[in-house]
Amino acid sequence: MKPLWRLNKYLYKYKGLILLGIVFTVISNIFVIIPAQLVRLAIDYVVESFSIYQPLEQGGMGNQAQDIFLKFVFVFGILILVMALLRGIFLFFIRQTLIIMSRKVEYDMKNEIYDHYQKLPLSFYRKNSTGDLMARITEDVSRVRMYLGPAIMYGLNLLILFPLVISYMITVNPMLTLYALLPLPVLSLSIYYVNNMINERSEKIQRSLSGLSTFVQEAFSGIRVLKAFVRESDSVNDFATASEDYKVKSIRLTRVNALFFPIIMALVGVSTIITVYVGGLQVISGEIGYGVIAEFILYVNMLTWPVTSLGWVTSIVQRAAASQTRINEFLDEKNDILNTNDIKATITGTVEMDNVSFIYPDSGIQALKNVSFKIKEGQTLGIIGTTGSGKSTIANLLMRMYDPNSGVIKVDGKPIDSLSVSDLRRQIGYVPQDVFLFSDSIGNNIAFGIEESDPRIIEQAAKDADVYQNIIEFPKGFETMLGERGITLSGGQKQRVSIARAIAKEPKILILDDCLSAVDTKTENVILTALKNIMQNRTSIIISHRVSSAKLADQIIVLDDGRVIEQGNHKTLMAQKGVYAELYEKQTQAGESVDN
Ligand SMILES: Nc1ncnc2c1ncn2[C@@H]1O[C@H](COP(=O)(O)OP(=O)(O)OP(=O)(O)O)[C@@H](O)[C@H]1O
Repeated sequence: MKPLWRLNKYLYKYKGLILLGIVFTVISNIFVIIPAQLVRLAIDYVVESFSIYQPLEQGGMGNQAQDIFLKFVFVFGILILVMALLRGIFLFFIRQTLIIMSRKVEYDMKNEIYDHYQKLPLSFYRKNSTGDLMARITEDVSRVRMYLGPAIMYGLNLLILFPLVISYMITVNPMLTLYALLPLPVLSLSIYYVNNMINERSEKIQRSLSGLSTFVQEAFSGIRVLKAFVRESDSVNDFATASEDYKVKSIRLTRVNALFFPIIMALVGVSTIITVYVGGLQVISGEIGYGVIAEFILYVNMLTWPVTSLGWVTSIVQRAAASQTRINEFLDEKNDILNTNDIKATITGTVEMDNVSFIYPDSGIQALKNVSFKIKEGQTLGIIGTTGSGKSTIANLLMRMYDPNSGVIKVDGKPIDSLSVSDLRRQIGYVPQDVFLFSDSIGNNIAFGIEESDPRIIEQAAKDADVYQNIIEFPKGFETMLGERGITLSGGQKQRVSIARAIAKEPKILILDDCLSAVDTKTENVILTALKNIMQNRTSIIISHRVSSAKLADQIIVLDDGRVIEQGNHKTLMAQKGVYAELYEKQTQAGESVDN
């Protein structure tokens, strides 16, 4: 239960709706009890009237007596109908307050969780799978809503109806009350166990279903590989096996589900039989009238659903508590990228790393070892190195996706952690290695980082990234939709749209992380020359495998296994005849042989 306390702030926020819900529950229950009493009165009246009817009939007043008798029965009937109608109206109001309250909290919770997710660092996303993140904001929140809505509604109903009905039953006949209620605790316990079994099996089905959807999703996204490797029949067999598992689990659930109503019916039946038997004995001994038996049968039926719901509510609350624990786990995650000072300043662009070492917290891999370099504003730094040498890690640290374990990173001479993170990121244009574009128009993708989108800026960015011509050749130009239901750009086009997105925000520091790998050297030259113009007086960092990308940089560092092994410009590095020179020779030779 303790994890659910976190929801109290929401219950407090919507206290008005809850209070109204309680009032409506009390009123609706009053309209449940009164008809039962009316039924008792009506039956007792019928029995009594019947005993005096015969003498009256013999006295010639039969017709008059019959008229009065029918009138009374008719009035009782109408009254019972009116009560049922009023009860229905108040039940509607209960749902309009309590269930609506739960929907409002669900909405608030989803927003709170999403907002918190957005604040968490990249390391959090590395530790937790996307499926898990999605499950907590959808399925877990839904389970918690079941507690806030139906569980609170039925719980309140139980708390109000029970004392009302039972105290009334006791005043009518304590002995009969005891006998009539005897089977109800058994009903509640059985429903609790059956419900737990249902939940357990439903969860297994859910897992089986999500496994099935992941399988299908992967098969469809990898359909090209699947077909190319002629694995269709294997895929069909695997699917059949996964579906079989789902079928078996569904059948097991149906078996338990089938127990739910028979158990209720059987135990209510037992209650009714006991009431009729014990009540009958009391009628024979003249302690009560026939009407009491009918009234008690109605009470037993009235209590059936609340008692059933006790078992059901308990299991909902348990599930909600488990879900809320999972939600709290993420809500308690803290952002560890903190600012010592929240300096917000326009960056001029001097970037410096001093003896920086970094170990990825999740994998324990040391990606950087004592890396040092300095670039002044307006300069270009080229970072070259083999795969896994730590190039992208430098970009990650400059963007403050992670903080280094030791050493200092400075921007404009100030330690990077003294600057406001969002302000820093806003002034950096980052083109990641693995291009990600949103399912939106090309224009909106390019304008992603700018506050006020301006078509001229978007077009200019597209021209500088050498993708303008491609875009306007699409029938819808910049309005062309990307993503699943849109068109598919080629690898090189995607990279260039991603570059356009970074330069459209006119960054003070531009980081290109191996983002020219899918374009030919001619396009690479066009883009680099354009960048040289637009990045005048601003800093560029170009990470690449290809020497051709870094060659024009003012300063080049060569990384190997997280260490800087060579540093200089193209000329000095060529003169050193080290790794860089060797790489240059190899790559230019390969380029020539391809060109030939
Ligand atoms: N998010 C991460 N979590 C854990 N380890 C990581 C992470 N990213 C990279 N690494 C590891 O850190 C090392 C350096 O990776 P990095 O991505 O910086 O290399 P890179 O030089 O950019 O390589 P490539 O040219 O192939 O992109 C690698 O051994 C890699 O496995």
